[in-house]
Amino acid sequence: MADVLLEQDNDGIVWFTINRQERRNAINYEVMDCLQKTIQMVEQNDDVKVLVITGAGEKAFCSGGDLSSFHRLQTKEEAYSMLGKMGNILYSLLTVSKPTVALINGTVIGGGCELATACDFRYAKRGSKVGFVQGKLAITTGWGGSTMLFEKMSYDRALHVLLEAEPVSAEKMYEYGWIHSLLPEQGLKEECRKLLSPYLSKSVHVLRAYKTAAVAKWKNEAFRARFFAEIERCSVLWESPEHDEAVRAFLNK
Ligand SMILES: CC[C@@H](C(=O)O)C(=O)SCCNC(=O)CCNC(=O)[C@H](O)C(C)(C)COP(=O)(O)OP(=O)(O)OC[C@H]1O[C@@H](n2cnc3c(N)ncnc32)[C@H](O)[C@@H]1OP(=O)(O)O
Repeated sequence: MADVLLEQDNDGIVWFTINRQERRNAINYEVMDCLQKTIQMVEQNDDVKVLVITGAGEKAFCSGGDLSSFHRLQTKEEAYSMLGKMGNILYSLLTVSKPTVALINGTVIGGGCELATACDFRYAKRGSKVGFVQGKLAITTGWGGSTMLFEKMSYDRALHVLLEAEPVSAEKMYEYGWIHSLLPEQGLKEECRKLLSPYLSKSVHVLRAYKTAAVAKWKNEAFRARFFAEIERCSVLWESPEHDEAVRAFLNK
């Protein structure tokens, strides 16, 4: 079974579905590579108006990086090669010139929250759990997630969710402004389509022009330096014994 499912609708939506339910849609290198190619395609293809990222099944949107494979990365250099790769992909997602949506169909944890933060809009199934839990693994966000969070949420709320590092409800994250729409459990895709229909009725050139204006503030060296400094700091923490122990405990539970 493919790790990613890709569909394109006639109305201009591309649906990117992480298809690793048995790992709660954790991100491995194959998912990263598919996401990178999809973002390039969305950027170039004028038939595409909106990119929607979601997870297969009903349990999880994404549980972050695949700890069973990334736990092999021991040194900060090894960690940086993986974190920097995904950081570059999320930077392209953040700045792609079409609107993007994270359709949160269940639990979203760790790097899954970073993936969702890189999108323009977050629509979530009511009752989903949202956890920037990296602190409990003795690391920080390592894919540019906190740098993006500080841009997209109020300073004190962003700092609070990162420092607390506990899963909270989608309803709480709606109150915090991170989630834009809470959706019923049934018919998630149709509800998402309804929310997008005003955008889909506009010309792709209008969508591209507004999105280009919106992300101009992030297309500069100062922002990129902050973004990749976060990844560097996470790489240093990655090689600590505390992180190693926390991941071992999760994998051996
Ligand atoms: C690497 C980048 C870094 C970042 O920059 O943020 C990260 O993303 S660090 C990773 C952070 N993610 C986590 O810590 C998530 C860990 N997972 C969980 O807490 C839970 O699995 C869940 C997501 C809350 C779901 O709980 P539940 O529904 O009870 O399922 P299980 O726990 O039984 O999981 C089922 C199955 O899936 C495996 N799994 C889950 N998450 C991951 C993961 N991130 N990587 C690898 N494997 C994962 C889990 O081990 C179970 O496997 P089996 O026991 O073999 O069935």
